[in-house]
Amino acid sequence: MAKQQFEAESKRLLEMMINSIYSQREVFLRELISNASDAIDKMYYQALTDDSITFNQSDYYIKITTDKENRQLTISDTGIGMTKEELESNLGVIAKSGSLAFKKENEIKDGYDIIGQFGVGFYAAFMVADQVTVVSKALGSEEAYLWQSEGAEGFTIEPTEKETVGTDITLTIKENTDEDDFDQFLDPNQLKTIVKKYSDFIRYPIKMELTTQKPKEDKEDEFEEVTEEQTVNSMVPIWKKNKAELTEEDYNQFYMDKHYGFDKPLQHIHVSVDGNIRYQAILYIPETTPYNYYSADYEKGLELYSNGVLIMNKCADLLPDYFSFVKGLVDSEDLSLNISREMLQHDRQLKLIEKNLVKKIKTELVKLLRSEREQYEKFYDAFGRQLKYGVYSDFGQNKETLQDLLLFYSSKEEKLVTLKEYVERMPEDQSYIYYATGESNARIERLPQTEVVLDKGYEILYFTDDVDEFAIKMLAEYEGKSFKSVSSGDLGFDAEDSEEESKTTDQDQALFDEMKEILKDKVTDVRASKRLKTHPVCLSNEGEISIEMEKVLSMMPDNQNVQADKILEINVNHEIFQTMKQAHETDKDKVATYTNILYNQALLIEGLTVEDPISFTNDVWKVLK
Ligand SMILES: Nc1ncnc2c1ncn2[C@@H]1O[C@H](COP(=O)(O)OP(=O)(O)OP(=O)(O)O)[C@@H](O)[C@H]1O
Repeated sequence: MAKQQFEAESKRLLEMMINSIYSQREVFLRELISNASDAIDKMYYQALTDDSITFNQSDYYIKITTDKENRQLTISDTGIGMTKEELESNLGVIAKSGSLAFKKENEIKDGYDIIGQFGVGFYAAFMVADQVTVVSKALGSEEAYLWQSEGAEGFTIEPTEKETVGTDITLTIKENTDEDDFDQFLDPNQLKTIVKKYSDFIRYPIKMELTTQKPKEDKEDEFEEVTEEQTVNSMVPIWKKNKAELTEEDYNQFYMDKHYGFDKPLQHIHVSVDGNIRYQAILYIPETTPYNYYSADYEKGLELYSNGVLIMNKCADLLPDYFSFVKGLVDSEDLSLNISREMLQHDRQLKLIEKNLVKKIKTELVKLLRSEREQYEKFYDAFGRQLKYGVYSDFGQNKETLQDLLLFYSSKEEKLVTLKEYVERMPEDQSYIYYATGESNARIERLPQTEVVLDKGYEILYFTDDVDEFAIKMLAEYEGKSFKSVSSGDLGFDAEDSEEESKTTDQDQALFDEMKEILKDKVTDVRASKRLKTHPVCLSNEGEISIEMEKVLSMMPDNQNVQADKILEINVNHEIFQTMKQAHETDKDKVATYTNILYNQALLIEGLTVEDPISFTNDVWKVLK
């Protein structure tokens, strides 16, 4: 049976294609410039194999001109040009890529950056133009041809005049509509911005006539408008340069030019990988926290280039959340792009690159921590919280990567220390890594709960960030040592001295029972403290949820009223307790007042809010009378 060909309504197909592939209209310029660059590349390649052609770098460029009055935008190149047949087949058959065919014919693998592969980019011009004309003269040809189309209705080709080899593509830009501003594509400054955005690293000069204000030659303080030809693209990407050729200043300048931040970068990382997937990357660790960093507005990601052409402004898949502060770009010639060049066909390649980048960033941070502690602390001050979120999130699967990057303030060293440094100097009899939580270092220092641990000569890490305790709970242990809060019910050592002193009698126990009765389920128990030395009272807790965690959780929008199991600990050697003991038999009211005051004081010491401030102050007045 004879096979029938599918028929397609090419008119409709073209319209559908043009309007569905690209999410941004401005990329039409990227596509036309990429074609021009490919055409020059082909010329260069031809010169390598044909002695009769000399490739003089300065003769090869792309030029953009505008004619506002006639609404025309022209992109000219001095590339290889197209014959009549090539105009017909390359611009007359959708999805036919002359560039891909050229690459295959000439077995071009590495080293040449030919961009075209799908055979559709050219038609993007119809997103902004009512009419497109192409005047082209091919290398080795005497004639030139004019190809013309209004999009849907097909195209015409006729002979024309053109002096030099190359191609001029002229777009008659659409009229503005209520929703769309097409005039921007006739404004040289706007066009320059689009070139800088997508095509800054095209290897050949992209020239434009631009008007700028310049001081007059004879009168320095007077300005005049000067129109001159400028090369608007940077051409050689800094990441393709040899590292040895680049100075710190070059990297810093690039960071500024790219508007990665207003600060100076703390560190740069320049990677060039020639493995399974080839890529270059320049990454920066900023010095200061962006103003919206810890908010939902902040968008992480690296710029993604394919052969020097921008594909994505913020490719989030290249960075895990815990390193979301890293800025920079990745350029790879091996990406399998989808037809719009806005996405990749599969993300395996990105995953591979991400994995390598994470390793690189971590190595660089460890190096900074070891050799430039002050700089690292600056970094940690800006982004340490994010690392701790990283330990906690994703069910702790990144804790191994991150644990050695953490720093906490130490009671002993009175500065930030790593977990490794803490564990290395732990006395032999110490089994746990102790920590205390609070709003600030000053506040933690005065916590009654720290006294007995400090007396033992043990170091305490101060947790002042909301996320600290959550992260540590996820970490569970470091080098075989578990973490313990100084407020936890069991401190993990016998406080020998206080053991004897905190012995309780039956009479004491009866008083504790009564206090528990007064406080009801505000506390799970009232007992004699083994940790208090000078203070009369404190709260400790049992169970998974600590008092600090309760505080953090209560501030969350979906607060489910999670409560820590609180224990009111009483210093039985304190004179207040003696007073209460005396009142126990005779003055129930006094016991109730004292119990409530002590409980509320313990809340305040912990930085918790007093549930009923009025009755608390009434109680205090009662005692002051
Ligand atoms: N300025 C030009 N000079 C010479 N040939 C050109 C020019 N512009 C387009 N072509 C030819 O037309 C073909 C089709 O161009 P088009 O932009 O549609 O696709 P492409 O560049 O091959 O692929 P992609 O869709 O990936 O950009 C090109 O492959 C090339 O052979």
